[in-house]
Amino acid sequence: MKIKICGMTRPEDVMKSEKSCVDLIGFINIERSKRFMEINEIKDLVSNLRDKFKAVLVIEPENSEEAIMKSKKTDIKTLQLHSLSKAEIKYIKWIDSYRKNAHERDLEIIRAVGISPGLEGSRRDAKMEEIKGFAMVCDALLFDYEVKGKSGGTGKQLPLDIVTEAAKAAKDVNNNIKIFIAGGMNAERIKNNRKMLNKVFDYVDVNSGVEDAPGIKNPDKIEDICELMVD
Ligand SMILES: O=C(O)c1ccccc1N[C@@H]1O[C@H](COP(=O)(O)O)[C@@H](O)[C@H]1O
Repeated sequence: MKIKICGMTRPEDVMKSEKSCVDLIGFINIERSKRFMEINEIKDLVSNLRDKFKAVLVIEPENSEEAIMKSKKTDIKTLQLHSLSKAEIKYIKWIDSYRKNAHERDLEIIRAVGISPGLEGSRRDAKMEEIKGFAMVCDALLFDYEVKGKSGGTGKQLPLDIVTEAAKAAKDVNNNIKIFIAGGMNAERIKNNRKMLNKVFDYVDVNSGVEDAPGIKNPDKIEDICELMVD
């Protein structure tokens, strides 16, 4: 299992994460977020990375064009989308396929999917169908706790049974899809469920679980997570 740390606002946290075990580093350009950074600020922060491919741009665009434009402006090729339909994501992939050349890497799309913890019956079935639809067009799915139709940065944890069911539904239709578990992930939760998490998920996505305050990462908490990743 790999690790993504999200919600970077300071160069020192970016550098610390890259020096540690962190595989992907997220920058949030969503206005409702307490970790919101402007596009030009994100570009500056990414310049602290030796491996620019570790950067993930977290956005909630109005349409495909906005997503493509923000990727171009930041030069970040991995997009974590908190909006857009299956058709709009397919369109981004289609446009990208015409821009390929030897020096460009394809856009990687991670679709964030919010899940309400209490979903049962037909609402649960409908969520699994939505997940299968996204799994057919995306490179990765990120499952996070949903509150009032929105997900991200809540610090709340999803029950492992529903998120495991969601991961299986996605892999059923696309065996190559990468699955991220997000929502209040921290060292304690990883330690207590390591074996199971390793089996089901490709990435664990950590945000408020390594913070002293929104956007202020704590290097010791990052180290605690990294220690759990080795052995
Ligand atoms: O972190 C935010 O403020 C945020 C706001 C809007 C969309 C996405 C956001 N962050 C993403 O949410 C996950 C989970 O956060 P947490 O661990 O529950 O605090 C985070 O990793 C980001 O991918």
